[in-house]
Parts: sequence; structure tokens; C-alpha cells
Amino acid sequence: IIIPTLSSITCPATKLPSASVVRRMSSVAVRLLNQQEAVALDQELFTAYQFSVDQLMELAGLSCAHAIAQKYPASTHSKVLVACGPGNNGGDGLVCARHLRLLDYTPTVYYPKRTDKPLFDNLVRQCQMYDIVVSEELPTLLEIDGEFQLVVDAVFGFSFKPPVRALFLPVIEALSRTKVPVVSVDIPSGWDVEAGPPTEGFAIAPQMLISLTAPKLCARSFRGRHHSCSTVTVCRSPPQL
Ligand SMILES: NC(=O)C1=CN([C@@H]2O[C@H](COP(=O)(O)OP(=O)(O)OC[C@H]3O[C@@H](n4cnc5c(N)ncnc54)[C@H](O)[C@@H]3O)[C@@H](O)[C@H]2O)[C@H](O)CC1
Ligand SMILES: [K+]
Repeated sequence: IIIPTLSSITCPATKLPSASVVRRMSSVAVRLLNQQEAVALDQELFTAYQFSVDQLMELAGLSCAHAIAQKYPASTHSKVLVACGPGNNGGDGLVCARHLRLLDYTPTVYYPKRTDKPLFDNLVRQCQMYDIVVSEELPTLLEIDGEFQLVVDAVFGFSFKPPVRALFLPVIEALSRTKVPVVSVDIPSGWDVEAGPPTEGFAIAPQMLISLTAPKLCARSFRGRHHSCSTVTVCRSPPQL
């Protein structure tokens, strides 16, 4: 298996407007990463490049918030539910919520399984300092549909291994059934990182996918409207925020 290094990934002009463009570009410029490659690339950022997890997470969450603001302005989509999982994808969600708040949104964070590490404690604290409610209670489907205008799916990223464990089944079901547009961070949660959506049970169908660093193989199955690729950590050109 050839693990791509940062220098071997050809970065497109930072934004990929639609899934069809991603698929067309995949043969030309964008390598869709398998799970092992995604993990290896992340490790390379931590080791060879000596980025800290805090740095990468801040960039990931910041670029997600700005990508969201481009497609779903606060004037029409201010009430946002941010669903955060137990790993770094959830951390991206916590950072994203904070930056959405700074962009005039009113995010609420659903965070059912806190990670007992200072980084995550601090991210929660920062959300609370920005008056963001962080809750372990999942709003009902009626509440999501009635009270929110956008959902950010930051439950699972590239380390997810199916099937979804019990604690997270309700959120995956709610995000699959809601009428509110869903924006998935890096991977639509519950999807196999390579094979795509599950063939049984509930499958999230996001309207927007924000791929971090490089799209993963499951992006081939993305049928939503907006595919944004945040390459801030690997491209020389500045992010289009
Ligand atoms: N490269 C970048 O630009 C950066 C990406 N980041 C984000 O980090 C995630 C990957 O994070 P990681 O902690 O490795 O994994 P996940 O968030 O996907 O989740 C791991 C977490 O989930 C649990 N889990 C796994 N499978 C299941 C399951 N079937 N049911 C329930 N729970 C499950 C597992 O036990 C862990 O607790 C990447 O996608 C980006 O979003 C970073 O921010 C750094 C920069
Ligand atoms: K996700």
C-alpha cells in the first residue's frame, strides 16, 4: 500500500463544489484516502510536521465554521445543533461550535460521552464561556426539526469502525431522520470510512460534507449539495475563509 505523504498529495484549489466534481477530480488531482492512509497522514502531521493536536483541531473547527457560514448564513440558519462524539471528530465539533458563536450563530452542543483529557475539558469550558449550552441530552426529533435550522455532525471521523455502538444509535437515528440540513465533519457519522453508508439501519445523508486535509474513500458515495475540502494544514495557499 502506498501511504501518501503530504508532499505527494496534490491539493486542488481548496474547495470542491460538488460530489460530482470530487469524483471527476479524484482521477486527476485528489486522492481519496482509505482509512489506513487517513490515519497515517494524521500521524505524519503530528510527528514529521510536529503539529500539536490542539493546533490541528483548532484549524479543523475554524475551517468547518467558515465553510458552513459560506453555505448556510447565520441570517437564515442561526440555530445550530452540534452533535459531538468521543474522539477528535467531536473535538472538531466543539471548536466549530465556538467559532460559529463568533460568527453570530446560536449553537447548542450535544456531547454524550466526554473525553477525560484536559484538551476536551478546555474545549467544553470555552464553549460554556461563550454561552453555548453543552448537554448530554439529545433533543427529540420534533425538537430538532422545530428548534434548529442546521445540524453539524461531528460524531465520528476516520477512526470509526462499524457497527455503531448503543450509546450513539439515537443520535445517528435522529440525524438520519431529521428534515434539517446536516453538515458532516470529515465523514458522515456511521458510514464506513471506505465503503460508505451502512446497508442496514439508519444512514445519515448529509447536505454538506467537509473533508479535512483530504477526502476519504467514502466521499464517493456523497450525494449532497456541497462538498468542501479543508486543506489548510497541507497547502501553501491560505484557506478560503
Ligand atoms: N487530519 C486533520 O486535519 C485532523 C483531523 N482531526 C479529526 O480527527 C478525526 C479522527 O479522530 P479520532 O479521534 O482518531 O477518531 P474519531 O473521532 O473518528 O472517533 C474515535 C472515537 O469513536 C469511538 N468509536 C469508534 N467506532 C465506534 C463505534 N462503532 N461505535 C461507537 N463508538 C465508536 C472510538 O472508541 C473513539 O472514542 C478526523 O476524522 C478529523 O475529524 C483532528 O482534529 C486533527 C486534525
Ligand atoms: K462526522
